[in-house]
Amino acid sequence: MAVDLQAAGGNGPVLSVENVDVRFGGIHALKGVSLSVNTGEICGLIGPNGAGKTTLFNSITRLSAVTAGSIRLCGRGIETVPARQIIRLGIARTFQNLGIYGGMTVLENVMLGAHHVTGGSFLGAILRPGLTRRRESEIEQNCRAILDELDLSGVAEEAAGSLPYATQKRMEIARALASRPTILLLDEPAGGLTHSEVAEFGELVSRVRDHHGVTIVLIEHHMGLVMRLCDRIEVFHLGRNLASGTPAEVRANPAVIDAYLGRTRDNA
Ligand SMILES: Nc1ncnc2c1ncn2[C@@H]1O[C@H](COP(=O)(O)OP(=O)(O)OP(=O)(O)O)[C@@H](O)[C@H]1O
Repeated sequence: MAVDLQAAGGNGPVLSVENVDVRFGGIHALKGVSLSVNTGEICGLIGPNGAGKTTLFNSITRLSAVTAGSIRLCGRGIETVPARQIIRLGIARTFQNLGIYGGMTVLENVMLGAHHVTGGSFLGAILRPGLTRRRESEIEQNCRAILDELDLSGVAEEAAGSLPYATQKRMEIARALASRPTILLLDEPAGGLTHSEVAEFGELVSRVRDHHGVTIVLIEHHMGLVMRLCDRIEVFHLGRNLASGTPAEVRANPAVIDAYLGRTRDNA
């Protein structure tokens, strides 16, 4: 039940964040932050620790309340949508720390992603067992196809917790895809991966964008990956937008270089 791009306003940005403020008591974590992401783009979100990147993801997925500004998905304001409904609108997310169910199989973990969207109830399963079985079978088929695409078929029946870290990371992407998202938010997906795993992971993300037509926003500290993978990069610093542009533009931006070296233009 992801938002229909055409019905929702055609070719405008998939995600539009305007002048968003977030406060945690006395901490002003986001100060008038804006971000616009177009269909099919891979947009990188970078910035030093504490810049507000994860807080922005939390605001988009409604885990953090926005105190000012607007967040729109395909033109529709989502600032008041309950967090549990966000995935049904077409926003899927992975977290910095793996959010997997280690005792469940890989297939079961991935099917959970689909169930978040399709719902279904205990009563419905009792009253319409045939329909429920058919729906389950369709979900399983779709999830097995995603596992196949992400080279995870061979571990579909294994307990997720027993797998290498890089495989678990891939499984998280598979689970997010099972919800058929319009936009995928990846929070430090390459964290903890080895050099060669990072390269493989980058190829996977690129493939996922191409095959699923999904728009991707990626928070990442691994600069090599960000520069290779992203069409556009948005730089945050101290809760504000610092710079925006292509990887080449951002890499050459003196304000960005200063922020990463610990000086800002304001206090240099
Ligand atoms: N739930 C919270 N309560 C209080 N302060 C918070 C909370 N979440 C984030 N903050 C603060 O908001 C600021 C931005 O944090 P955030 O985690 O968004 O930064 P980040 O750019 O994602 O950093 P990192 O790259 O280290 O993950 C920090 O000062 C952080 O301590």
